[in-house]
Amino acid sequence: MRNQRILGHFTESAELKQKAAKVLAGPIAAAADLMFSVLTQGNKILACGNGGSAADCQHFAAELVGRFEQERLPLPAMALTTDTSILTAVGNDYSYQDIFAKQIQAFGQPGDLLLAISTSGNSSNVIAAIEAAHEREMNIVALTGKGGGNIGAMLSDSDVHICVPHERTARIQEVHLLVIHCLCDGIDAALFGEDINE
Ligand SMILES: O=C(CO)[C@@H](O)[C@H](O)[C@H](O)[C@H](O)COP(=O)(O)O
Ligand SMILES: [Zn+2]
Repeated sequence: MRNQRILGHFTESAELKQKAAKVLAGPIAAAADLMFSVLTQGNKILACGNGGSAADCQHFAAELVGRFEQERLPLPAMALTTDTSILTAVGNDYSYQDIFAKQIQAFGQPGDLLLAISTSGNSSNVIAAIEAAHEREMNIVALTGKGGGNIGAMLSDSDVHICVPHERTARIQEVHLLVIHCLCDGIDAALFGEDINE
């Protein structure tokens, strides 16, 4: 019985990844191209999300600042989820909704990119971050699921939306991590001059 539950998780995750590969390959390639051009123009990537998505932001920033699979120069990416003094001060003095938006107002520059991660597409602090990034004339790559929620509806044509076709948070997060590794690989491939359209 317990093993059946475990097998169920593996099967559902594997089947979703196969299905998502078909619908997400185009938007992932577009996001990797956008990130490459942002980084090579001297701009940076800021990332925000809650819970497991906060961990994804940190994972992504670590792979850009450190490395993914190949040795290269450090790339400027920062998770907005890690400074507990900023998070508690803004959460306490303003509201939890403002914890990422304030940091975007502080650090975001036109031409920078916000990686916004929300499985529901409805987290209000991620929505506020996207609004702040739009005001700052930043690019946006949004990782969502469940049809994209309110975030899907507020993105502009120049933003990239990677929406996992599933309703279950855990499954969506598992695909988000795979997307993040595809983005790291796409950026590295472009930096090393490989033909990423092959
Ligand atoms: O990892 C999980 C569930 O798998 C949780 O920590 C989850 O990330 C949190 O409930 C988040 O607050 C959900 O926010 P969101 O993905 O809907 O924006
Ligand atoms: Zn989780």
